[in-house]
Amino acid sequence: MKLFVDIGNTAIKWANERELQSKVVHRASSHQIPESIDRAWIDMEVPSEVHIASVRTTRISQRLNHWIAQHWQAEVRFSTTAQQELGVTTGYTTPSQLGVDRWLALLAAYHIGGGPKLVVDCGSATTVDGVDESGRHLGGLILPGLQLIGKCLELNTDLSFGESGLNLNSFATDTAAGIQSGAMLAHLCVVERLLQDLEQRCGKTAECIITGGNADSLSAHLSATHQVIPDLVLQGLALQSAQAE
Ligand SMILES: Nc1ncnc2c1ncn2[C@@H]1O[C@H](COP(=O)(O)OP(=O)(O)OP(=O)(O)O)[C@@H](O)[C@H]1O
Ligand SMILES: CC(C)(CO)[C@@H](O)C(=O)NCCC(=O)O
Ligand SMILES: [K+]
Repeated sequence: MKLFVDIGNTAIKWANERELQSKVVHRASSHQIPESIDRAWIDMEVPSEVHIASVRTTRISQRLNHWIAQHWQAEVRFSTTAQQELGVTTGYTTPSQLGVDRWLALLAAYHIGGGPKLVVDCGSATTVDGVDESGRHLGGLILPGLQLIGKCLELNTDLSFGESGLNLNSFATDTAAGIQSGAMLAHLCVVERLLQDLEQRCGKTAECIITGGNADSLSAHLSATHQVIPDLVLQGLALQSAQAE
């Protein structure tokens, strides 16, 4: 049994092959690995292979690796970005610089079939990547995620504000709403603009796919046609691991 693991800046998400097929994904904080996963992983069906995508430091990967070695006799593989893989060619000048989560999401999105794809990953950071019909990754953008925009303001100004509802209001009438609506509208404008640019570059309609912990929030406000696929990075890991066999 293969276990797929996605370590992001906020959360660690995992699913085994069977769970991934039935869309079951587990989640814990990525700040205290391995303590944060210890309880859930102790009772898990023992995997024979563990495929890991991490955008965190090697120290965090080593701690997870150590936990696995102590508990299981599993083969551990850390996923990396490639120049070309599964029909997709990176647009990055230095392929290894592209986050492995972005690469895996692109691989999975491209394999859904059809025309050009805009892949939006709304996590701690938000990334937006374009891939054309022939599998050529055009490149993409990185912005602070929906919550991080507020945190950046809190850290670098003397502003203090609480939570606000998720209502989008272009002319907000309190601080929290102004910041949250600003963050959401910035996201919406970037996605809509990149979708337009991608369609113009490809000369045809592109499909927008949204993933990440904040996918549903963005989806609720995005008027462009799109689909939400919460486990896109794990699906990319599954594709990559199948190819390696
Ligand atoms: N069950 C949940 N627990 C905590 N946060 C959640 C949950 N569901 C959605 N979220 C949202 O997900 C966001 C984090 O997204 P995600 O899970 O994609 O994180 P991440 O893996 O750290 O992101 P990144 O890959 O950018 O580092 C949080 O800011 C939070 O708003
Ligand atoms: C941008 C994040 C943090 C999003 O999770 C990740 O993909 C990453 O660390 N990327 C490396 C930089 C890049 O993709 O250009
Ligand atoms: K991510």
